[in-house]
Amino acid sequence: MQRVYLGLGANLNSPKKQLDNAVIALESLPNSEFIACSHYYASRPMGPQDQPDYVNAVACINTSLEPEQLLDLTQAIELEHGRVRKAERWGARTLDIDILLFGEHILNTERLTVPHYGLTEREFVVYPLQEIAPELILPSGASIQQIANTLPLNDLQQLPR
Ligand SMILES: CC1(C)Nc2nc(N)[nH]c(=O)c2N=C1O
Repeated sequence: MQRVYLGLGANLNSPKKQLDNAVIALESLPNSEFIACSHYYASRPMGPQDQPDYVNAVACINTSLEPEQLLDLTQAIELEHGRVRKAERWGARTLDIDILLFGEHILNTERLTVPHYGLTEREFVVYPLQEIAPELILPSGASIQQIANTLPLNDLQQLPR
């Protein structure tokens, strides 16, 4: 089994509900065990500002699925929640599920880049990840503690459960 961390994000159609539904779907993934989900965090959009604020979280599962099998399933969950893929790059979305980390794997395939390219610069990823995995060491050898300590906290708000 591999320990996988998934970034969840939504800024359309009741984003908190979208994340609730995503967690429910992740709890039923085959050959996987749901471990935890962080608090939800609200933040201004990174990138184009002409869209609503986002709600983000990081979830953790153990899985024996292969990376691309997991990607197929997370993309199916996004589509089930109305995600229209090929939407404008960095545009608003009903639900985004990003594979942030897949065990110690470093992958650069057509479909999958792991660790996720934005992992260490996005406060809406770093802080929820640190919340559920404070001792985490990334495949690069950097610790989530170090990354969080050097990342300026702009406007991230932890939402009540
Ligand atoms: C559009 C872009 C880059 N900006 C984001 N901005 C925030 N705050 N949260 C996201 O999940 C997010 N996702 C994206 O894909």
